[in-house]
Amino acid sequence: MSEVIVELKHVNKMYGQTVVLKDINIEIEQGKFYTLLGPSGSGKTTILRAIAGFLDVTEGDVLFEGKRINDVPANERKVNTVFQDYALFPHMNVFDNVAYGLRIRKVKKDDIKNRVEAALKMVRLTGYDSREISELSGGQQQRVAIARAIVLEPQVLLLDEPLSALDAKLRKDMQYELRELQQRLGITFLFVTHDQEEALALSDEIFVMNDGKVQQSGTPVDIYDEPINHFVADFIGESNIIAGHMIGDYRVEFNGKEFDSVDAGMKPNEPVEVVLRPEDLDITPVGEGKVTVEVDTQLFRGDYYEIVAYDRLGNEWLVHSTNPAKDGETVDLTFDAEDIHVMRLNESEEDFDARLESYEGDE
Ligand SMILES: Nc1ncnc2c1ncn2[C@@H]1O[C@H](COP(=O)(O)OP(=O)(O)OP(=O)(O)O)[C@@H](O)[C@H]1O
Repeated sequence: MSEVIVELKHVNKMYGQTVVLKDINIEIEQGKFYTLLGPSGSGKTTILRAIAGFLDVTEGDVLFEGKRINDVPANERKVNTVFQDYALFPHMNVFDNVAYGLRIRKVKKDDIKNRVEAALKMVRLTGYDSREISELSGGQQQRVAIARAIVLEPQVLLLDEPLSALDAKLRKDMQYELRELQQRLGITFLFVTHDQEEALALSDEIFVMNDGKVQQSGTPVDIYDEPINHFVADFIGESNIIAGHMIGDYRVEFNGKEFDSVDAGMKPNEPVEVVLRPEDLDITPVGEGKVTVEVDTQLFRGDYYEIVAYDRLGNEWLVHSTNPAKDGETVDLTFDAEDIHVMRLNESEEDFDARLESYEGDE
C-alpha cells in the first residue's frame, strides 16, 4: 500500500505583499515519480525549497511522514536536492564530490568507500572516481550530482530542472535514465520542469502550476485527456480551444452548431470552452464533416500533415491529418463526440472531480 511521505497543507508563501504560493495542498506518496510542471515564475522552485527547508512558508504546514517539519532545519530533513546547475565542487574529483555529504556526517572511511562505489554504480559511473569534474560531459556531471544526492539515502529526492543544461539528444537519454533509476531505487522523486513533454513522459503524477497555484493534479493521461481549464489545455499538448455553451447534459453548442458530447453536470445554457486535440481531427470533403474550414497552410511532419485552417467565424483550427490538403481549399473537419472535451469556466479541481464522479456511468 502506498503511504503519503510528504504533504503540504494550505501552504502560502509571501515576499512582502507578493503572494508566490497560494493555498498549496499536495500529497506525495512513497516510491513514485512526481513532477511540478509550470511556466517560469509559477512557484515550482519555491515548493521544492519549502520541502527541502531552504525557506519558511508564511502559512500552512509542511509534513514529513505525518509530522510537521516547518521548524526542522534543512540538514535534518530526509530529503536531498539536485539543483539545476548541479552545484558540484569543481576543485574535487568525482569520488570526493560524492563522498562529501558522508564525510560531513562523519561516516567511517570504509563505509564511505563502499557507499560511494555503490552510488557510482547506480548511475553507471563505475571507474570514474578520480576524474575531475571538468573532464566530464554534461550528462556525466548530472549523474554525479544524482550520485551525490542518493549516496545519503534520502527518502525523497528533489530535482530542480536537472536536465535543462543538456542538449536535446542527451536530455532525452537522461530522461530514460532518470525514470529507470527512480524505478530501480524506489526513492520518491519530485522533479521540476517547465517542459510538458518531459513531464508527460516521466511522471506517475503531475502537479500543473500557474501563478502560485496548483491548477490540476493527476496522471499524465488524466491531465492530457481531461484538462480542467484553459490554462492546462493550452499548456499541455496542442489544443483547439473554442468558446461555446452547454445546451444540456451531453449536448453542446459551438461554432453555431449543436453537437453530442460526453460531458454533463453543467447548467443549461452555461458558457463553456470546448477542447479538441489536433490529433483527434481529420479532414474530409465539404458536406461530409462537422465544421467547415478553409485551409491556410500545411506542413508535412513525417507521420502526419499539420494543417492550419480557419472557420467562418475566424477561429483558427490546428489539425493533424493523415491526408494532405491544398492551401486555400475548403474542407470539413471530422471528429467524434468523445473527442469533444467541455470545460466550465473557473471550475475548481474539487468541483470538477465531484461532477465527473456523479455522472460516471450515467450515459
Ligand atoms: N527571494 C524572493 N523575493 C521575492 N520574490 C521571489 C523570491 N524568490 C522567488 N520570488 C518570486 O516568486 C515567484 C515564484 O518563483 P519560483 O522560483 O518558485 O518559480 P519557478 O516556477 O520555479 O520558475 P523558474 O521555472 O523560472 O525557475 C516568482 O515570481 C519569483 O520572482
